[in-house]
Amino acid sequence: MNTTWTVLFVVFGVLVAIAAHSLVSLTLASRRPKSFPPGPPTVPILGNLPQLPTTKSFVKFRELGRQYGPLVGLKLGPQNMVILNDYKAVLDLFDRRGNIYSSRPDNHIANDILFQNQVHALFTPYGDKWRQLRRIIQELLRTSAVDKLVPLQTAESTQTLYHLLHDPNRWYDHIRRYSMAVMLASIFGLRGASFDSPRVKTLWDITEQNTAINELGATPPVDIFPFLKLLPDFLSPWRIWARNIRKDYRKWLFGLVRESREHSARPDAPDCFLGQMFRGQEKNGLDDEGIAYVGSSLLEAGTDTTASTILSFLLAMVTYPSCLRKCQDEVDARCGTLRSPSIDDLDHFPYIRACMDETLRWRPVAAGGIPHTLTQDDHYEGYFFPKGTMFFANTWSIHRSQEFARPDDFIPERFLKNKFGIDQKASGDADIHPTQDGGDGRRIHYVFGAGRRICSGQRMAEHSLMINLAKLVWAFNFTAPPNTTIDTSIETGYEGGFLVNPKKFPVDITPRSSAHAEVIEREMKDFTPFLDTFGK
Ligand code: HEM
Repeated sequence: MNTTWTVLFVVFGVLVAIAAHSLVSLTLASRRPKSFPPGPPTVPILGNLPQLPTTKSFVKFRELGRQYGPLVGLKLGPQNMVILNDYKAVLDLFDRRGNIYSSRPDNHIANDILFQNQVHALFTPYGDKWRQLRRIIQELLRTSAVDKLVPLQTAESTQTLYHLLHDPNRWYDHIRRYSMAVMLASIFGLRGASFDSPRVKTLWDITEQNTAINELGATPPVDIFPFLKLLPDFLSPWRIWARNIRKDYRKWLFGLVRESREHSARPDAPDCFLGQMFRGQEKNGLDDEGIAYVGSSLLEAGTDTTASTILSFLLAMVTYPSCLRKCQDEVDARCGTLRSPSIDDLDHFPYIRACMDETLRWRPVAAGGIPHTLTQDDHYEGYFFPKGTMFFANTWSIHRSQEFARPDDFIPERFLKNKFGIDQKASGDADIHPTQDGGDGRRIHYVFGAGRRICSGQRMAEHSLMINLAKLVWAFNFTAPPNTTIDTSIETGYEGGFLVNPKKFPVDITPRSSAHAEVIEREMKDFTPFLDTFGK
């Protein structure tokens, strides 16, 4: 054998050895670790990946919970994953051991392409950068600041009634406009007057793109098999997709910041989160780009979530007309036909509040939860979780536990009569949600997550929900058109994705009387000068 052949032979041998070693390592790593929670059998290299659906995986996780118990251990290739199907484990781990259960999983697409340099609060791993962002966001969303947004939420909700009165067929867009407009105005000080305004439309497109690329299965599992990151662009269309989203996103975001700064020079311009962050730059330590991204991450966090919940409420009202009637009795007793409900009325609406809680329980928008990652090895109830294990608090299962009779039905009364009962607490207390738990640390629901990463915008979201729910039922009847069926199923009646949204369903929306219509016209007129301060 000459020297060339010997070299080729050795190189070939080394490559085969590396490949064999990688295969053996990947195969071993795809097995469930010792003392890990039970789950379905794994297959070599892929672990449980072939058994998991690419959309609405929370439904499958619930099934697995019934089979294996409240804690289900899964393997996504070498990645350890645990599904928490009951509140007790979430309370014990996310809430009580928050110092080690509060990071986020590696997310190459979000953290290395879309939002480089840890600028997005939702995706940033636990650490100093996240603490800095969280501090700034908590300051922006502190109780006194959020309460100052109520007039804006009330005015935009009135705008929605006005849109529904004049153009009921586009109800789906009007509701989505509401949440976008409130976020645009509070963060950037800018108006989103109609769903077709370029500002609102572009925003939905961008949000939808971001949601789509973050959906499980939309891109190859690059975080699970990091060698996929090394493939060239022509074999990685997902990378080009992500880069294009980043390009469009930055163009849109910095355009919005420019507009916001120009608008804020007007003498009557309202204050906004962006302005507050720019003024506090010395203290908050963010550069201009960092401030822009805090703005956009809040916008994304608050838009789809709020709109989807209001849409689910309407779906419930159409499907359960007796609940709608009870809501209407409640608002009528206090407001009559001379005015629509205002913030001061909300504490007198325990039934509507129960409907809000039941909507959040029945159709939680982040139904599978947002993953938390463990930052050091831990033991719990005889199980061992290695550092880096990813945890999902499966809200879908938690909200369907034995505590809730007939969990698939919409029954607001359960929030009046159970241990979270709000009827007695709702008598004149200024706080919209007087209690966060039923006495043992258990949260009313897990739709806002838990632990140190819990949603920062809960109070703002609940204000939006209560104001809209009360005004909508006061103003309109929502009925299923004759001979139609309403699909409330989470599997067929809802869009999948990172967040779930009801699909457009058949509904007739009619004002309850001419007196109600007149009030909407009048109140819209009253709010117009205020709304105009945010521009056109
Ligand atoms: C119905 C409306 C909303 C729902 C259901 C919702 C739900 C959630 C959930 C499930 C999380 C993840 C929690 C976890 O990891 O345990 C989250 C995080 C977050 N939410 Fe919300 N949210 C809503 C509205 C809002 C609004 C209006 C804002 C802002 C004004 C907001 C700001 C945030 C932020 C900044 C985070 C990131 C927290 C972090 O990772 O540190 N959310 N939200």
